[in-house]
Amino acid sequence: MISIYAPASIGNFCVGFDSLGAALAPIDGTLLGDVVHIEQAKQDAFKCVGPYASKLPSDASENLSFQCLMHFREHVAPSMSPVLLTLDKRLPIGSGLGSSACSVVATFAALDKFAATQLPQSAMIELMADFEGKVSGARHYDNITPCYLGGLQLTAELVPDKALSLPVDEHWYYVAAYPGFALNTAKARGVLPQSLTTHKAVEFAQRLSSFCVLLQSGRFEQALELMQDDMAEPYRQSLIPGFSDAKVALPSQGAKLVSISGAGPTLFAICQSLEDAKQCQQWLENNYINEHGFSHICKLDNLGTRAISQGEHS
Ligand SMILES: Nc1ncnc2c1ncn2[C@@H]1O[C@H](COP(=O)(O)OP(=O)(O)O)[C@@H](O)[C@H]1O
Ligand SMILES: N[C@@H](CCOP(=O)(O)O)C(=O)O
Repeated sequence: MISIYAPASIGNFCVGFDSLGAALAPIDGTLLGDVVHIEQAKQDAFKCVGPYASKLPSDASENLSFQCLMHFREHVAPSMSPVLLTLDKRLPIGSGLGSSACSVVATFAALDKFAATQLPQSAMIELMADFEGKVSGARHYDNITPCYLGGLQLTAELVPDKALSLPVDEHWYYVAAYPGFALNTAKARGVLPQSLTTHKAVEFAQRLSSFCVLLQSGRFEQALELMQDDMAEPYRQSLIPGFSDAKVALPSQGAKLVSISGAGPTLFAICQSLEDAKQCQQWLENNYINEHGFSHICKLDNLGTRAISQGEHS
């Protein structure tokens, strides 16, 4: 049996709407992401298990992982032997942690490995983005490529090879807090303005390009100072009860930046020490998260999607 793990990700990464994304690795070793198992079977079969399986449609044909299997069987590897594909759905749906991307990436990576198709990286990313686009309301790569490749990725159709990896300050901690309710990505895209003024478009380009160059040249403090989201946060914050309060309160707990992860409702804070990260996490546990939520102190997951052994997840 092959088991593939795909990590959660922060879409937009504050300054890069639809264009920047980062994969997350909780520092306590928790596997924050989906796992797909694939093994030979008498005929193709699909199972969805795990803590969030019951939140997905019970009809397999509506599950992205099953749809990926059908597509792969029909268009990529018709002669692949029959498989049992099991999705261990470990990420909440509509969380802002790239949940749908996780399932799609883990599934295609598992199928590619099982069938030994060795599709080129850019073909894999295209395939993955097609399926992520089906549910999120638009085709965007900012969960797909960090989830697949790891790290922080500048990513888009026009980016060479679809993704360019960026360095981050090794001292940064990312506190990710899922408040415990769902926010549909397509709905959160629906509240965004359909067009931008020239001034706003130019400012977005200036901010994102400066941010990337500053990271590339190791000027991390200045990069952090530029982190501001004028594209989505002002329109989405009213969809996320408690976000505005957290944005005001967390800097006094040590956060250098507070923003929405993906389309929300997960919030992420960047801290420069573990002590600050722990203080922010405590505040979020007390004030932002309900009984269905959770929080993690993370570093970036630089490995991305990978094979894991049986004992590696519980
Ligand atoms: N394996 C899957 N993982 C996540 N969502 C799935 C999956 N299969 C189907 N879906 C559907 O896709 C939609 C994903 O919602 P979305 O808000 O885009 O989630 P997220 O932002 O967490 O990726 C939901 O309607 C969900 O039922
Ligand atoms: N760039 C997208 C990211 C959506 O991420 P998700 O984790 O909420 O699916 C957007 O901001 O809409």
